[in-house]
Amino acid sequence: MANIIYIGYEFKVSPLQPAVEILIAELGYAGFESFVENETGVTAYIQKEEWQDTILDEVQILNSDEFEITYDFSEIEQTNWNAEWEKNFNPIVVDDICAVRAPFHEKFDTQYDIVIEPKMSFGTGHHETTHMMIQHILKNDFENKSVLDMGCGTGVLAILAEMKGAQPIDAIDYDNWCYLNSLENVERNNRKHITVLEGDANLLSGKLYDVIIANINRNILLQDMKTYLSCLNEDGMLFLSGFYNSDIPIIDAEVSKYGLKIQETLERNNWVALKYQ
Ligand SMILES: C[S@@+](CC[C@H](N)C(=O)[O-])C[C@H]1O[C@@H](n2cnc3c(N)ncnc32)[C@H](O)[C@@H]1O
Repeated sequence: MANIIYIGYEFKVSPLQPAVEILIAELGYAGFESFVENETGVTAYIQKEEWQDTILDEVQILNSDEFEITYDFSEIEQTNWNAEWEKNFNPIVVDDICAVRAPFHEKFDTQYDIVIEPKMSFGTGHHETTHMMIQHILKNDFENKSVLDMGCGTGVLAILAEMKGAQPIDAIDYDNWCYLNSLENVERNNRKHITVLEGDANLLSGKLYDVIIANINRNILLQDMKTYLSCLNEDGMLFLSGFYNSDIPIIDAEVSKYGLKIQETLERNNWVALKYQ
Protein backbone atom coordinates (compact mmCIF):
# COMPACT_ATOMS: atom_id res chain seq x y z
CA MET A 1 0.00 0.00 0.00
CA ALA A 2 1.37 3.41 -0.93
CA ASN A 3 2.20 5.72 1.92
CA ILE A 4 -0.83 7.75 2.96
CA ILE A 5 -0.49 11.05 4.75
CA TYR A 6 -2.35 11.23 8.04
CA ILE A 7 -3.14 14.01 10.45
CA GLY A 8 -2.48 12.99 14.04
CA TYR A 9 -4.23 14.82 16.89
CA GLU A 10 -2.63 14.44 20.28
CA PHE A 11 -5.26 15.03 22.97
CA LYS A 12 -4.23 15.60 26.57
CA VAL A 13 -7.15 14.76 28.85
CA SER A 14 -7.71 15.32 32.56
CA PRO A 15 -9.10 13.42 34.36
CA LEU A 16 -8.59 10.54 31.92
CA GLN A 17 -11.74 8.45 32.33
CA PRO A 18 -14.45 8.36 31.23
CA ALA A 19 -13.40 11.31 29.08
CA VAL A 20 -10.97 9.36 26.86
CA GLU A 21 -13.57 6.72 26.16
CA ILE A 22 -16.21 9.29 25.22
CA LEU A 23 -13.69 11.31 23.20
CA ILE A 24 -12.67 8.25 21.15
CA ALA A 25 -16.29 7.41 20.46
CA GLU A 26 -17.10 10.94 19.33
CA LEU A 27 -13.95 11.21 17.23
CA GLY A 28 -14.84 7.90 15.58
CA TYR A 29 -18.16 9.33 14.51
CA ALA A 30 -16.48 12.53 13.33
CA GLY A 31 -14.40 10.42 10.94
CA PHE A 32 -11.16 9.63 12.77
CA GLU A 33 -9.89 6.18 11.88
CA SER A 34 -7.67 4.98 14.66
CA PHE A 35 -6.67 5.75 18.20
CA VAL A 36 -3.71 5.08 20.39
CA GLU A 37 -4.26 5.66 24.11
CA ASN A 38 -1.40 6.72 26.39
CA GLU A 39 -0.88 7.93 29.96
CA THR A 40 -1.91 11.50 29.20
CA GLY A 41 -4.78 10.95 26.78
CA VAL A 42 -5.07 9.67 23.24
CA THR A 43 -3.68 10.26 19.76
CA ALA A 44 -6.28 10.09 17.00
CA TYR A 45 -5.55 9.68 13.29
CA ILE A 46 -7.40 10.67 10.16
CA GLN A 47 -6.32 10.53 6.52
CA LYS A 48 -5.34 13.93 5.27
CA GLU A 49 -7.73 13.72 2.35
CA GLU A 50 -10.65 13.00 4.71
CA TRP A 51 -9.74 15.90 7.00
CA GLN A 52 -11.49 19.27 7.05
CA ASP A 53 -11.05 22.22 9.39
CA THR A 54 -14.52 21.71 10.91
CA ILE A 55 -13.66 18.12 11.89
CA LEU A 56 -13.94 18.77 15.64
CA ASP A 57 -17.11 20.90 15.49
CA GLU A 58 -19.43 18.05 16.48
CA VAL A 59 -17.16 16.64 19.18
CA GLN A 60 -19.23 17.73 22.15
CA ILE A 61 -16.94 16.57 24.93
CA LEU A 62 -14.43 19.26 23.95
CA ASN A 63 -16.93 21.82 25.32
CA SER A 64 -17.50 19.95 28.57
CA ASP A 65 -16.73 21.71 31.87
CA GLU A 66 -16.10 18.38 33.58
CA PHE A 67 -12.84 17.60 31.78
CA GLU A 68 -9.88 19.56 30.59
CA ILE A 69 -8.96 18.57 27.06
CA THR A 70 -6.21 20.24 25.02
CA TYR A 71 -4.75 19.14 21.71
CA ASP A 72 -2.11 19.64 19.07
CA PHE A 73 -2.04 18.21 15.60
CA SER A 74 0.53 17.46 12.94
CA GLU A 75 0.95 15.64 9.63
CA ILE A 76 2.47 12.19 9.70
CA GLU A 77 3.26 9.47 7.20
CA GLN A 78 1.74 6.05 7.62
CA THR A 79 4.45 3.94 9.19
CA ASN A 80 4.01 0.72 11.06
CA TRP A 81 0.34 0.59 12.01
CA ASN A 82 0.34 -3.11 12.65
CA ALA A 83 2.93 -2.73 15.40
CA GLU A 84 0.81 0.04 16.95
CA TRP A 85 -2.29 -2.16 16.84
CA GLU A 86 -0.51 -5.13 18.32
CA LYS A 87 0.37 -2.99 21.29
CA ASN A 88 -3.08 -1.47 21.69
CA PHE A 89 -5.77 -3.86 20.52
CA ASN A 90 -7.17 -5.94 23.39
CA PRO A 91 -9.51 -8.83 22.69
CA ILE A 92 -13.06 -8.60 24.02
CA VAL A 93 -15.63 -11.16 25.04
CA VAL A 94 -19.34 -10.33 24.82
CA ASP A 95 -21.65 -12.07 27.29
CA ASP A 96 -19.18 -15.00 27.56
CA ILE A 97 -20.42 -16.17 24.17
CA CYS A 98 -18.61 -14.20 21.50
CA ALA A 99 -14.94 -13.20 21.37
CA VAL A 100 -13.57 -10.59 19.00
CA ARG A 101 -9.80 -10.75 18.77
CA ALA A 102 -6.87 -10.14 16.47
CA PRO A 103 -4.91 -12.93 14.76
CA PHE A 104 -2.03 -12.43 17.18
CA HIS A 105 -4.23 -13.18 20.24
CA GLU A 106 -4.77 -16.69 21.53
CA LYS A 107 -8.03 -18.39 20.62
CA PHE A 108 -10.91 -18.05 23.09
CA ASP A 109 -13.03 -20.94 24.27
CA THR A 110 -16.27 -19.18 23.37
CA GLN A 111 -19.11 -20.35 21.14
CA TYR A 112 -18.23 -17.67 18.56
CA ASP A 113 -14.63 -16.63 17.97
CA ILE A 114 -14.23 -13.78 15.49
CA VAL A 115 -10.79 -12.84 14.22
CA ILE A 116 -10.49 -9.27 13.03
CA GLU A 117 -7.41 -7.57 11.62
CA PRO A 118 -8.67 -4.17 12.67
CA LYS A 119 -6.00 -1.97 11.12
CA MET A 120 -7.78 1.31 10.71
CA SER A 121 -11.44 0.46 10.30
CA PHE A 122 -14.00 0.98 13.01
CA GLY A 123 -15.49 -2.15 14.51
CA THR A 124 -12.99 -3.82 16.78
CA GLY A 125 -15.84 -4.69 19.11
CA HIS A 126 -14.43 -2.22 21.61
CA HIS A 127 -16.87 0.49 20.87
CA GLU A 128 -20.09 0.49 22.87
CA THR A 129 -22.25 0.37 19.78
CA THR A 130 -20.48 -2.64 18.23
CA HIS A 131 -20.65 -4.42 21.57
CA MET A 132 -24.43 -3.88 21.83
CA MET A 133 -25.06 -4.85 18.21
CA ILE A 134 -23.18 -8.09 18.92
CA GLN A 135 -25.47 -8.62 21.92
CA HIS A 136 -28.57 -8.09 19.76
CA ILE A 137 -27.32 -10.54 17.14
CA LEU A 138 -26.50 -13.14 19.80
CA LYS A 139 -30.00 -12.90 21.27
CA ASN A 140 -31.99 -13.12 18.04
CA ASP A 141 -32.75 -15.81 15.51
CA PHE A 142 -30.67 -15.36 12.34
CA GLU A 143 -31.04 -18.91 10.99
CA ASN A 144 -31.48 -18.75 7.20
CA LYS A 145 -32.30 -15.04 7.30
CA SER A 146 -31.13 -12.72 4.55
CA VAL A 147 -29.21 -9.83 6.10
CA LEU A 148 -28.02 -6.37 5.14
CA ASP A 149 -25.17 -4.97 7.27
CA MET A 150 -25.05 -1.29 6.34
CA GLY A 151 -21.88 0.52 7.44
CA CYS A 152 -20.06 -2.77 7.99
CA GLY A 153 -16.67 -1.36 9.12
CA THR A 154 -14.50 -4.42 9.67
CA GLY A 155 -17.41 -6.73 8.76
CA VAL A 156 -17.62 -8.00 12.35
CA LEU A 157 -21.44 -7.93 12.55
CA ALA A 158 -21.93 -9.60 9.17
CA ILE A 159 -19.44 -12.30 10.18
CA LEU A 160 -21.32 -12.97 13.44
CA ALA A 161 -24.65 -12.99 11.55
CA GLU A 162 -23.33 -15.75 9.29
CA MET A 163 -21.96 -17.67 12.26
CA LYS A 164 -25.53 -17.55 13.62
CA GLY A 165 -26.84 -19.16 10.44
CA ALA A 166 -27.81 -16.14 8.34
CA GLN A 167 -27.50 -16.25 4.56
CA PRO A 168 -27.15 -14.56 2.14
CA ILE A 169 -25.60 -11.42 3.65
CA ASP A 170 -24.71 -8.12 1.98
CA ALA A 171 -22.17 -6.00 3.89
CA ILE A 172 -21.84 -2.44 2.61
CA ASP A 173 -19.50 0.39 3.55
CA TYR A 174 -18.80 3.62 1.71
CA ASP A 175 -15.23 3.76 2.92
CA ASN A 176 -12.73 2.01 0.64
CA TRP A 177 -10.52 0.95 3.52
CA CYS A 178 -13.48 -0.63 5.35
CA TYR A 179 -14.58 -2.37 2.17
CA LEU A 180 -11.12 -3.91 1.69
CA ASN A 181 -10.78 -4.74 5.38
CA SER A 182 -14.20 -6.44 5.46
CA LEU A 183 -13.25 -8.57 2.44
CA GLU A 184 -10.09 -9.61 4.26
CA ASN A 185 -11.93 -10.41 7.50
CA VAL A 186 -14.68 -12.38 5.76
CA GLU A 187 -11.98 -14.57 4.22
CA ARG A 188 -10.02 -14.80 7.46
CA ASN A 189 -13.14 -16.09 9.28
CA ASN A 190 -13.85 -18.51 6.46
CA ARG A 191 -17.31 -17.07 5.69
CA LYS A 192 -18.96 -18.12 2.45
CA HIS A 193 -22.25 -16.23 2.32
CA ILE A 194 -21.18 -12.60 2.68
CA THR A 195 -20.96 -10.25 -0.29
CA VAL A 196 -18.99 -7.11 0.58
CA LEU A 197 -19.83 -4.00 -1.44
CA GLU A 198 -18.34 -0.51 -1.51
CA GLY A 199 -21.03 2.17 -1.46
CA ASP A 200 -24.04 3.47 0.41
CA ALA A 201 -27.85 3.42 0.30
CA ASN A 202 -27.70 4.11 -3.45
CA LEU A 203 -26.66 0.48 -3.93
CA LEU A 204 -30.00 -0.71 -2.55
CA SER A 205 -32.64 -1.33 -5.10
CA GLY A 206 -35.23 -4.02 -5.40
CA LYS A 207 -33.55 -6.50 -3.07
CA LEU A 208 -35.36 -7.47 0.15
CA TYR A 209 -33.83 -8.58 3.44
CA ASP A 210 -35.21 -10.34 6.54
CA VAL A 211 -32.85 -8.39 8.79
CA ILE A 212 -31.17 -4.99 8.46
CA ILE A 213 -28.29 -4.05 10.75
CA ALA A 214 -27.07 -0.45 10.65
CA ASN A 215 -24.56 0.91 13.14
CA ILE A 216 -23.72 4.24 11.48
CA ASN A 217 -24.69 7.58 12.99
CA ARG A 218 -27.80 9.60 13.66
CA ASN A 219 -27.70 11.80 10.59
CA ILE A 220 -27.00 9.09 8.03
CA LEU A 221 -29.65 6.85 9.59
CA LEU A 222 -32.24 9.63 9.41
CA GLN A 223 -31.27 10.51 5.86
CA ASP A 224 -31.30 6.93 4.51
CA MET A 225 -33.97 5.24 6.67
CA LYS A 226 -36.61 5.40 3.96
CA THR A 227 -34.32 3.58 1.52
CA TYR A 228 -33.25 1.01 4.11
CA LEU A 229 -36.84 0.24 5.08
CA SER A 230 -37.95 -0.11 1.48
CA CYS A 231 -35.65 -3.17 1.51
CA LEU A 232 -36.97 -4.80 4.68
CA ASN A 233 -39.36 -7.73 4.39
CA GLU A 234 -42.65 -7.55 6.21
CA ASP A 235 -42.08 -8.66 9.81
CA GLY A 236 -38.35 -8.17 9.29
CA MET A 237 -36.04 -7.08 12.10
CA LEU A 238 -34.11 -3.81 12.12
CA PHE A 239 -31.17 -3.19 14.45
CA LEU A 240 -29.89 0.37 14.75
CA SER A 241 -27.02 1.96 16.62
CA GLY A 242 -24.52 4.79 16.40
CA PHE A 243 -26.42 7.39 18.41
CA TYR A 244 -27.12 8.47 21.96
CA ASN A 245 -30.03 7.81 24.26
CA SER A 246 -31.13 11.41 23.74
CA ASP A 247 -31.46 10.74 19.97
CA ILE A 248 -34.06 7.97 20.42
CA PRO A 249 -37.11 10.27 19.96
CA ILE A 250 -35.91 11.65 16.63
CA ILE A 251 -34.84 8.21 15.34
CA ASP A 252 -38.09 6.67 16.54
CA ALA A 253 -40.19 9.40 14.92
CA GLU A 254 -38.59 8.48 11.58
CA VAL A 255 -38.69 4.68 11.91
CA SER A 256 -42.24 4.55 13.27
CA LYS A 257 -43.48 6.26 10.07
CA TYR A 258 -42.94 2.87 8.44
CA GLY A 259 -44.92 0.95 11.06
CA LEU A 260 -42.01 -0.52 13.04
CA LYS A 261 -41.93 -0.49 16.84
CA ILE A 262 -39.06 -0.62 19.30
CA GLN A 263 -38.79 -4.15 20.73
CA GLU A 264 -35.64 -3.80 22.80
CA THR A 265 -33.28 -1.00 23.81
CA LEU A 266 -29.71 -1.67 24.93
CA GLU A 267 -27.66 1.11 26.48
CA ARG A 268 -23.99 1.56 27.43
CA ASN A 269 -22.46 4.89 28.47
CA ASN A 270 -25.36 6.81 26.87
CA TRP A 271 -24.95 5.02 23.53
CA VAL A 272 -27.94 2.91 22.52
CA ALA A 273 -28.78 0.04 20.16
CA LEU A 274 -32.41 -0.52 19.21
CA LYS A 275 -34.21 -3.56 17.95
CA TYR A 276 -37.27 -2.80 15.78
CA GLN A 277 -39.85 -5.07 14.26
C1 LIG B 1 -19.84 3.12 13.63
S1 LIG B 1 -19.04 2.30 12.33
C2 LIG B 1 -19.72 0.67 12.51
C3 LIG B 1 -18.87 -0.45 12.00
C4 LIG B 1 -19.36 -1.85 12.33
N1 LIG B 1 -20.62 -2.14 11.69
C5 LIG B 1 -19.50 -2.05 13.82
O1 LIG B 1 -20.61 -2.21 14.30
O2 LIG B 1 -18.49 -2.02 14.50
C6 LIG B 1 -19.91 3.02 10.98
C7 LIG B 1 -19.44 2.60 9.61
O3 LIG B 1 -20.36 3.17 8.68
C8 LIG B 1 -19.66 3.59 7.53
N2 LIG B 1 -20.50 4.61 6.91
C9 LIG B 1 -20.68 5.90 7.28
N3 LIG B 1 -21.58 6.51 6.49
C10 LIG B 1 -21.99 5.57 5.59
C11 LIG B 1 -22.93 5.57 4.53
N4 LIG B 1 -23.63 6.68 4.21
N5 LIG B 1 -23.15 4.44 3.85
C12 LIG B 1 -22.43 3.32 4.15
N6 LIG B 1 -21.51 3.25 5.14
C13 LIG B 1 -21.31 4.36 5.86
C14 LIG B 1 -18.32 4.06 8.08
O4 LIG B 1 -17.32 3.99 7.09
C15 LIG B 1 -18.07 3.08 9.22
O5 LIG B 1 -17.31 1.99 8.79
